[in-house]
Amino acid sequence: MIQIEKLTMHYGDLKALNDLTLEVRPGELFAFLGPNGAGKTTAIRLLTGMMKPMKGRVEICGIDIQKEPLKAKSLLGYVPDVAAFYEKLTAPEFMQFIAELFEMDVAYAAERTKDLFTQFALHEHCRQRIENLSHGTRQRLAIASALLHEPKVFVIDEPMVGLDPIHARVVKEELKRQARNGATVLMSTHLLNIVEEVADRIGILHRGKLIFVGTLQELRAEEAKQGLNLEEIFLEMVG
Ligand SMILES: Nc1ncnc2c1ncn2[C@@H]1O[C@H](COP(=O)(O)OP(=O)(O)OP(=O)(O)O)[C@@H](O)[C@H]1O
Repeated sequence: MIQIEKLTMHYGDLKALNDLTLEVRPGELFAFLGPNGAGKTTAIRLLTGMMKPMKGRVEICGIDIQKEPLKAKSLLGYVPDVAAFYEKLTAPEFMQFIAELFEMDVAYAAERTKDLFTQFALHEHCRQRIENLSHGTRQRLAIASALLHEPKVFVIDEPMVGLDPIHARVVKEELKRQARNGATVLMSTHLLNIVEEVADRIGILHRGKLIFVGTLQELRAEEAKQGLNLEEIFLEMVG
């Protein structure tokens, strides 16, 4: 469960995020949709505790991320828009490092790593240092490492960027599977077709404000009412 209350962040005069209040439930795949600069990454950085808000609060499974960051973050898997690695490590070494951070059982972590490497086609890249991996491979490794400790809440910023269609499908299926298995999943994207394919609920962000929250069916109801297609509705909303 993610509970967000009046989350606000300004950069000087720019209101990057304004009074965001939202609840994402277990078993739900929620997508922030918005054009470039809408405030998606800012919202994600605030709700994952990577940045301190000017105002507002966030609870991850009932735990305040500002007051008890370690406890809240132990329940959270987070893939940022640009993933950070220790570049000189190999992928298995990096997974081992993440397992140690989360104090996982060594044998169990090794088993999970093997399964995740199979799922995300990472076995063939095990010998290279991370600095030599392609963008798409790094993105798959970032996702695998964020899933290693089986988080209850999974947050991913622009998951499909840099992925070829084969790997994009694997990631979409994994996001849906996470939600089906009871995790709370929140993603961001600027691509309408991605939310159409995977999201249970959508939040449209525009200039730091949440201007629509609802299901795809609810968005489509607007479509019927106004005689516009989904893309036209979206463009109309973000003006
Ligand atoms: N550290 C910062 N300092 C100043 N302005 C910032 C900072 N980070 C973001 N912004 C501005 O805040 C606004 C929201 O940016 P943000 O990255 O949250 O949007 P976004 O929806 O994720 O965009 P994109 O789809 O292009 O990644 C933008 O106008 C951006 O230029």
